[in-house]
Amino acid sequence: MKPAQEKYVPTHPDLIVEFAPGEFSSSLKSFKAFKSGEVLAVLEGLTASRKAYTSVQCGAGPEDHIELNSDFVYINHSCEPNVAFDLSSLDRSKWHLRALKPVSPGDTLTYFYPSTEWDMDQPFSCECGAKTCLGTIKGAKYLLREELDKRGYISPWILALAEKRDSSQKLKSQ
Ligand SMILES: C[S@@+](CC[C@H](N)C(=O)[O-])C[C@H]1O[C@@H](n2cnc3c(N)ncnc32)[C@H](O)[C@@H]1O
Repeated sequence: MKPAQEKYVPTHPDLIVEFAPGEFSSSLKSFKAFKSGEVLAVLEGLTASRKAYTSVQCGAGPEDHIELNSDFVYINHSCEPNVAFDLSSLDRSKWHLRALKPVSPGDTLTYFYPSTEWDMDQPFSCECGAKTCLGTIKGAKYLLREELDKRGYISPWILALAEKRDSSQKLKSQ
């Protein structure tokens, strides 16, 4: 679920949704500088959900998805992201959004969707404009391990699923 533009109240200080015409054209901007590695926020108000274009995968299983229930749902994908969702801790109260590189006031926040998503509900043609743009974004399942390794942070379940895929492909080819 996405917070709607009508009666919009930001859910996090220093961050604001930039609403744009079109169903999927809005984004989340920071007013504040963050250092690389700095935690922008601990994730609160999460709920379990089915896989959807708004959900974030939080484990290897098909049922492991959460809804963010905050402005963070407006963080777009980039192939060269500036933040990452780190949901790797067994203690869910430690799940957070972290800067992968310095964020300046006015920067749009982006994360690498395949860092959490194995097989996405809603693939799209990426408009991030980065040099290393991968084109169609469908999830980590469709990406080579070396492509994943370039993106700053990849969730442990995605690395484990990629490892499993690659070793079964290797066995088949022997
Ligand atoms: C959870 S929404 C993110 C917020 C979205 N921009 C909005 O206004 O609702 C995810 C959707 O945004 C769009 N999106 C996100 N990153 C994109 C990108 N780099 N290029 C094109 N579309 C993108 C896609 O339609 C994707 O399914």
